[in-house]
Amino acid sequence: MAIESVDSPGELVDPGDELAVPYWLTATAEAASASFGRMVRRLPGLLLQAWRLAWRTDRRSTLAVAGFNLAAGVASGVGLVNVVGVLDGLLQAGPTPERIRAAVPSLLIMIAAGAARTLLSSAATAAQGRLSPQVSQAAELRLLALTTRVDLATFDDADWRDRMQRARDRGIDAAQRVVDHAIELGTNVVSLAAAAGVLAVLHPVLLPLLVLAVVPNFWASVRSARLGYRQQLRIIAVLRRKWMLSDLLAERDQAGELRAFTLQRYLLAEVRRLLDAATREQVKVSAAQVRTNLVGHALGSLATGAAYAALLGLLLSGRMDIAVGGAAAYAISTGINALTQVAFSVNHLYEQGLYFGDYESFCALATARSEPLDQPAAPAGFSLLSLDDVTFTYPGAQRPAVNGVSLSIRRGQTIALVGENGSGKSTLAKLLAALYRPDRGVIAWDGVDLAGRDPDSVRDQVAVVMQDPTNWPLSAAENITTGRHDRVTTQAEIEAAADRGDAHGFIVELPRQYQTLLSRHFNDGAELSGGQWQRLAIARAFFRDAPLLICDEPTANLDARAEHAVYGRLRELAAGRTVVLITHRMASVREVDRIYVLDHGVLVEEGTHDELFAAGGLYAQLYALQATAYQDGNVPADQTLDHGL
Ligand SMILES: Nc1ncnc2c1ncn2[C@@H]1O[C@H](COP(=O)(O)OP(=O)(O)OP(=O)(O)O)[C@@H](O)[C@H]1O
Repeated sequence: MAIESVDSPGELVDPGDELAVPYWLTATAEAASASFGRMVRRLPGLLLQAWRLAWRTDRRSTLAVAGFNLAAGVASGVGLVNVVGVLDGLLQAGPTPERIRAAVPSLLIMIAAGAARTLLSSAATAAQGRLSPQVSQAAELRLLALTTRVDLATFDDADWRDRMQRARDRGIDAAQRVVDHAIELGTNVVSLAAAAGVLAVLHPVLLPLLVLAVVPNFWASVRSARLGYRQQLRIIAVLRRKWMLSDLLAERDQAGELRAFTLQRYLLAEVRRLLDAATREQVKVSAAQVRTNLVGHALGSLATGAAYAALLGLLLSGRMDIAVGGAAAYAISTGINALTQVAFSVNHLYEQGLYFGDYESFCALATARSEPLDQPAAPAGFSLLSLDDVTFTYPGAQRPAVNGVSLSIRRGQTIALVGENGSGKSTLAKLLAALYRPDRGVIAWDGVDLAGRDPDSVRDQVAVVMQDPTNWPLSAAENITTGRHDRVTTQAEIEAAADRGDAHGFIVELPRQYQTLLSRHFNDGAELSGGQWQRLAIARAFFRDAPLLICDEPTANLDARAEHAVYGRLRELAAGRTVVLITHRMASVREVDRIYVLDHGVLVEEGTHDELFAAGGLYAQLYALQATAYQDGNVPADQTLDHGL
């Protein structure tokens, strides 16, 4: 069974294709299958990145981690060197008390070095405990700050959204892990250097033996991590789809419709199918990881055995002193341990580095798509708002949603955008609100092209009632004051805005009136009806008090009385302001100064109601259709045109 693609509705996805690497991950997939040499070559860059990340976040803790770990490594080396002294003392000829006395100084140094190492390691861990969460916090804040700076059109780009999801899911965590594994690697390299240094001093052949013992384990852990990473790449598309469907099954907002359409079984089957695909892939990779680890450990054990056999050979042939041999055995075991840890750290660092690379490349992309910060402000208000040949196409869309629209609106005018579903009204409204930038054409305020102006300075002068306003899980008062969150306000002003949006009446009936939390997710929260939410959105727009008010179907959910009240207040507000109204209720547009009719993104008619009605074009047809429905009594009084069509 084929189902509709989430990112591009209308396009059917073959379920069999879901484990294919999506095109936007091919570069990352290439990185995941990088050669061993390439991985090692990438290390210095990663270490530098980790250092910079840590340094930018908290210099003191970074220095503390580095300093304490280095000192702990030195202490470990001192301890190892003194093993020779201890064994030398104990194994020399003579009576036991004397042998013990000879060993005591080295033993004391060894104990002191061990204690120092423990203390220094603890201090390093404590400093790391301070540093790590801060790195993660800084990474998350950076990502969110960049995300909020990109323009709205970027959010319509499925590729961008996917990359953002990856960066949020794994990248933020990876920032902290890159630093943690870099520290781990540094710590293990210092321990290894101490062991290797001691071995090199004891006998030149011991060092290559040590390396030989660890290489197979190193190979196995690197390969296993890479298998895991590639698996992630393959199943991310499936998991995203599964998360979305699970939300639909578990969220309250959809719970009603889900039951009304008895969709539970259908969606559950789809979730099961996606989970099956993901699980199959996970099981396959996990088996491959086990095989790889097994081979690696078997080879590692053989190599370790060879190292000890060589050591025994040196002792038996008399080419190495017994005390030195004992110390070497101890140093080899410490070295193998340290080198194995180094292998894991390199491996983890490389793996997390790939995720972190996704994060960094997403941040770079978000920076490139950010709205510029240094543009001059838009003029303060306008007498004439003009559009000339304005065209806008959504990312990935085949044809423009708004195509070559030219019109002029004078300050104080109320205009209406009319047209069938999908004709481009909301898109044009968003262009007017500076939420989208035209691909072609000019939107100007008194002749000043807004393209080169700071979009926030335009938005600051626009109040929008969206088609689907956000139901902010805040108090009723805050739901209004978010319209101008930085304005110092009084309760009277909030109530005045609520009153104009026809919201005051129901707010005072809420359990805690204006302080009632509007979300059922909280214990003392309340839920509103669709129409009540819409009235709040209108109140919010009134509170914003901006020269340009854009209302995208502001009364779609309102009852007849509320609708009448809101339009009355909109007319009041229009004095000195400009109002752009989108509605399917033809009766509401009769009164406006000018009506613009859109069809497939193109402006096909414009004029007053009387002019357009007389012209007998699309507007007249739509109007007549709705009027007939009312006259026949077929359609309830609040029926919208699109229902009539
Ligand atoms: N975010 C988006 N990404 C891609 N295409 C979109 C997006 N939003 C709208 N479209 C498409 O752009 C076209 C115009 O949509 P728009 O929402 O502007 O129409 P509308 O006239 O406001 O419709 P309605 O009366 O149903 O609200 C439609 O074909 C729609 O599918």
